[in-house]
Amino acid sequence: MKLRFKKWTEEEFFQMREEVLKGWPTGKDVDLEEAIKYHKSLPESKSFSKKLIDAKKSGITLAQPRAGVALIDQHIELLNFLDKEGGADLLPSTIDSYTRQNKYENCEKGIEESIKAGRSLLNGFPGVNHGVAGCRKVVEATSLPLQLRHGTPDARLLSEIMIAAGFTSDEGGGISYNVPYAKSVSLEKTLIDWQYVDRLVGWYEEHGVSINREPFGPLTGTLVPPSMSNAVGILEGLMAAEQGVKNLTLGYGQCGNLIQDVAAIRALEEQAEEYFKKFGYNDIQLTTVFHQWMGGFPEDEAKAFGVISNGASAAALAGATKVIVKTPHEAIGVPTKEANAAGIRATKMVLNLLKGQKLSTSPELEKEIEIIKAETKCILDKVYELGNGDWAIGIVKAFEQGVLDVPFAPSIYNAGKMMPARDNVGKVRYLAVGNVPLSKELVDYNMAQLEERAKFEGRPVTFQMTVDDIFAVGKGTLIGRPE
Ligand SMILES: CCC[C@H]1O[C@@H](n2cnc3c(N)ncnc32)[C@H](O)[C@@H]1O
Repeated sequence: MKLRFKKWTEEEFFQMREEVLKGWPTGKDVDLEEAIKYHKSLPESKSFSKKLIDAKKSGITLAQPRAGVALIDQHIELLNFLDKEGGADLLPSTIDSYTRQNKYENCEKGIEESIKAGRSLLNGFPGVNHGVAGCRKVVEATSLPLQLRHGTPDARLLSEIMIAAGFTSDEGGGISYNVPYAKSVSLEKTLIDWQYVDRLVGWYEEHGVSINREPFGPLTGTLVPPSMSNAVGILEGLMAAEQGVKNLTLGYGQCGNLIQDVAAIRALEEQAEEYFKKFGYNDIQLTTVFHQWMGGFPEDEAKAFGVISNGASAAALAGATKVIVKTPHEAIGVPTKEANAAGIRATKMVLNLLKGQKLSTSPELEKEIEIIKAETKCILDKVYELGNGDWAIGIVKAFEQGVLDVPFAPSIYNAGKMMPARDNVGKVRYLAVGNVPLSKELVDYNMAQLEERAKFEGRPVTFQMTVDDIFAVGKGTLIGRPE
């Protein structure tokens, strides 16, 4: 399959599909006609797409945790606990790391050992190994819409199985589940593999079943300038729309300055709508998701609740359709169900207190929206030019040249030349642009903001600011002031 920005024909899709379903024995149980019938038999209350659209219409922010354990019964118990005790509005199934690397043999062992040990020895739910029947038990035993959340460069088989089982949303994308998650998987490969997933969703849509797609907004979750994550989100949105995806949630990871975070969500939604319209995708149902702080967390649980609540309020004030919830065990590891539920309750408390409130506009907010949109436009214009009108080709070339450049990404295909740092009010700025094609005016604007911090701190604008910022929140502040 040659990479190009074009909707796959059914023949192209079904030809690759034969190979995909051979990836593990459970692939043979996927029957698309049966799956369509099953989805149509589900109550509307199980539809991710519908719940998101309703939330957007009524202007509320939904709360969704992450959660996943090895064995089906424990996973069901966990999800129902998060629903009943946590008050979750939407449910995940966070997939384990072996599945994310397509190491299904290891999952098999992990399942056996978890049964012996009586507890989960995998860090998530091994959906491929459980197969359609196993995943369907989860769908049948829970009462909220379900989404698979993972970090899988090649999620073709995983998506086939879990969507056929009745999951109605799938997270990820050819950039956002490669560059922050893999070391040496080419962009061509993951862009094609995620075109497959999007074409599968397009096939469900064409047969009357709406499946939500959610590119992974935060990327490395470490000081990613909002315009870089918004550019990636819009690109993955365009890639999905071309394959027939209709219900799309674009995401953003909290950076910490409230005005910038609200501006980022507003800019993301507005600019994505502009690009969908401009390129002829007029029937996209677009929603947004705000990820609570994705960086280092304090170990102290009371402080962790402070970070969680702060993220909840930013999501509400930004008017995001959904907020992804953290837990007070974030600094430790996979949370207990009790800690996970507590994170959701804290979040829902804040969402309820702020219901109906949105951050009103101000010169500072308008300026930040303008800056983010202008920076994003510089990046997207260049991607389009590099691809000579083909977004997919443009993405590959943009990474080769560092036009798209995600800070602290492990991928060897990521230039890693651009460096961010916070300005004196904590907004994330471009400290070194690398080859990110910002206009001179925008480069100067970023530098001027950083100079204000330098003056305040009595030190030059330096990479040390970046390092100090990376550790700051874990140490209890937003900006990494010199000691
Ligand atoms: C982008 C994903 C990182 C976040 O994903 C959480 N995460 C990972 N695996 C699980 C799991 N099995 N249950 C609950 N949360 C989980 C981490 O804590 C982190 O916040």
